[in-house]
Parts: sequence; structure tokens; C-alpha cells
Amino acid sequence: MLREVVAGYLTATPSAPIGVAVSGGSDSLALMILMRDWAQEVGADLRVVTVDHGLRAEAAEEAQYVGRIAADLGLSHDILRWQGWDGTGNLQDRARRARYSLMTDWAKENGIEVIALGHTADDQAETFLMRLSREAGADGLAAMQAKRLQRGITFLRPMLSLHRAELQAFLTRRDLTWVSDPSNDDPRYDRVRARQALQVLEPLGVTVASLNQVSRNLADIRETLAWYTFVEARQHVRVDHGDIVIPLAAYRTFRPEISRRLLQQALIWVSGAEYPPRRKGMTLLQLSLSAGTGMPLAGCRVTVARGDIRITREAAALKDLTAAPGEPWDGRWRLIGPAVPGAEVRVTGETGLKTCPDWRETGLPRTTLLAAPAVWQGDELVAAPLAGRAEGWRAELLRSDEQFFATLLTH
Ligand SMILES: Nc1ncnc2c1ncn2[C@@H]1O[C@H](COP(=O)(O)OP(=O)(O)OP(=O)(O)O)[C@@H](O)[C@H]1O
Repeated sequence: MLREVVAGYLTATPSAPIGVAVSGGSDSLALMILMRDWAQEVGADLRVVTVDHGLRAEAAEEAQYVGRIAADLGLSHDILRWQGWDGTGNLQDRARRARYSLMTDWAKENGIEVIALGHTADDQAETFLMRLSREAGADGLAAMQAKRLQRGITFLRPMLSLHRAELQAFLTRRDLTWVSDPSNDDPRYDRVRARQALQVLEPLGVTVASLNQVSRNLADIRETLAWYTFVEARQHVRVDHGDIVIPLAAYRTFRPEISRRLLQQALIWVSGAEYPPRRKGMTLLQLSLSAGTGMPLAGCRVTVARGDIRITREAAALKDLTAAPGEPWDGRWRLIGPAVPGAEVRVTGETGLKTCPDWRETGLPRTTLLAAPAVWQGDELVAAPLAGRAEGWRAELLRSDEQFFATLLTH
């Protein structure tokens, strides 16, 4: 039964090896066993991975414990070590990001396109409660996706409908013990407090199952909102030299939730950021646009001019960014031209634009050109093709306009 639930998310005969991320906790250990049974049946090549964050003395031992069980099951196992914490930021968050990035690199090196994770219905319910305290909207409260493409790798969560207790019973039946992270009982962590709160809420009928249903309802709402944002964007929005342009007249007809989503995706798309700006910043931006003025936000400048809202990259955010000619710059542009010794691509900026007398003839706004790429040789501007000084160079945009519209549906 458990195996059928998991197998339901997997391709019958996968052509590439499949990864499974196992921390040693009960959920992911059960996942490894269920997937091994499935892999044997369909002849899939399963690869196990554990990230050792190096944060607890027992972590290395736990990773080896996973390795031993994997070996007993005839599975290959890799341990990835994180040594990157510089003492800044929120440790939990940094460790989590590092884990995803290490696993993504590992997958790419091994030709793995899919990694399965052991999130359960309990994780979903706990996350829901934690997000309530952060005043989340439909997006924050919506159920985790069972399948999500991130940085070129598909992350699968085939156990979202299963409960931790049934997975633990399954392991116990197989005489297997799992690793218990001591932080799982430490009330300093939000997740632990959320778990305790669930017990208190139970008499109200607020249970793991009901919270999962609510989060699925919200996922449907999220999808519907995404669809309407896409429809409005298709009808009114255009992409101009990597900027997103929204006619003010159309913007004024959008419901606030639709304009917020549109602006949020535009900011992410233009800046290349991994995460959306905070809600507070988005609210300020919406207020500012209602008053007919723009503002800088999240590495972008939002301007209002000639009846258009324009989301452009912020030049100041690019001042230290360099790339070799022909290489991607800011993940968006590539400059191609004749060989120039010592040439490098940097932002045009005020200094560069001063040397481009014809920039007005390009029809592009000044803010856009300030943040555009240029070719420099030391302090000398060699070329700024977008600002009317081509000198044999051309600027190639690395993302198609279509990609922007597509992100409105998937985020
Ligand atoms: N150290 C680890 N090594 C390998 N896989 C891990 C590790 N930690 C977590 N995972 C994987 O991620 C799943 C979820 O774990 P956990 O709930 O602790 O992560 P989280 O960071 O809270 O979740 P999310 O990634 O959604 O934020 C596990 O079931 C397992 O598949």
C-alpha cells in the first residue's frame, strides 16, 4: 500500500538514475526502502545521498548509518559535506539552502534528473501552522508541490499523503531504527512548537489531515490566481530589452492580488533573484504605483513614465559585476564582438552613458541604459551596443520573452 503511493509518483521505466535524499530520520529512511522495492521491480538505478551539514558531532555517524542501510539494500550512497557556514544569517535557512545546492550539483554530476524527498503530511501541517505566524497569503499557505522543477532538477515528494506514524510503524515492522535529531524535541525551534500545537488543536478538529486539506484548497486558489495573472499579462504586458512593461491604464484595472503577483514575478525575472521580495516591500511598491510613482526594490527600479510602469534592473546593484566578453553577464546578457585585449563586460552606469551621445535615439529609457552591459578596457568604454555605441559589438538577451510569461504559470 505505502509502496503503491510512492510508486504512483514515479515513471514506470526511468531512463536516468533517480536520487533519493535520506537524512536518516524515519521519513526519508522509509522512503529509501519503499523506493528500493519499486526500483527493483522496474529495474531503476537508485542513488542515495546524505548531506552532512557538519553542525552536530553525531552528523557524520548518522550519514554513515544511512550508508550501511543503503549498502544492505544494495544501493549506492554518497555523503556530501557542507563546510560553508560563515557564521552569518539564519543557520537553519543557510543549511537548508546549502543542502539543496549540494544535492543539485551532485545530481547534475551524476546524470540524475529527479531527486525524491521524504516530506510527509505531518511536515505539511507543521509548515502550515508555522506560516500562519508569518501572516502568509495563499502562496505561503498552499500545499507543497509533489513535483517541482528547481534549477534544472525535479524534486519529488511522493509521501505527502502519508503520515509519519505509519512510516515509523513500517520501519518498526522491518526491525529498523532511525536517527532522532535532538533538535526535534527542542522547543526553541518553530517546527517543534508547531508539532506540540497540533496536539492542542486536535480537540477542535484541526488535525494533520484537515490542515493538509486546507493547504490543498489553497494550492488550487494559488493556481487559479496564477492563471488569471498569466491571462492579464498576455493581454497587456510586454517585454522590452529584458524590461517588463505594464501599461498604467491596464494596471489600474487589475485586482491588487493580481498586480502583486505580476510585479513580484517581474522583479524576480528581471533581477534573477531566487526568492520574492518581502510582502512589506511589495505593499509599499503597490502603494507607490497607486500614487503614480515608482521606487527601487529588490535589485530593480520600478519607474512610471509615458503611461507605462517599467521594471528595469538597478544599475547600482551591478556595480561590481564583471564577465568576460561572450560570457553571460547578470544571467541575462552576452556581449559579442571583436577581440579587444583586456576587455571586460561591466555595467554602463553614469560614467559610461556620458560617452554615448546618441543614447536618446535608441528610444530606451535612461534607467534601462544605465543598467545595460558595456565593454570596458580599464576605465575606457569600448562599446555599449544598447546605448547606441555598437563599435562592432552586439548584445544578446539570454532569456526569451516567452519565458517570462511561462514563469507566471509555474510560480
Ligand atoms: N541532511 C540531509 N541529507 C539528505 N536529505 C535530507 C537531509 N535533510 C533533509 N533531507 C531531505 O529533505 C526531506 C525534508 O526534511 P526536513 O523536513 O528536515 O527539511 P526542511 O528543510 O524542513 O524541508 P524543506 O526542504 O521543505 O524546507 C527529508 O525527508 C529528506 O528527504
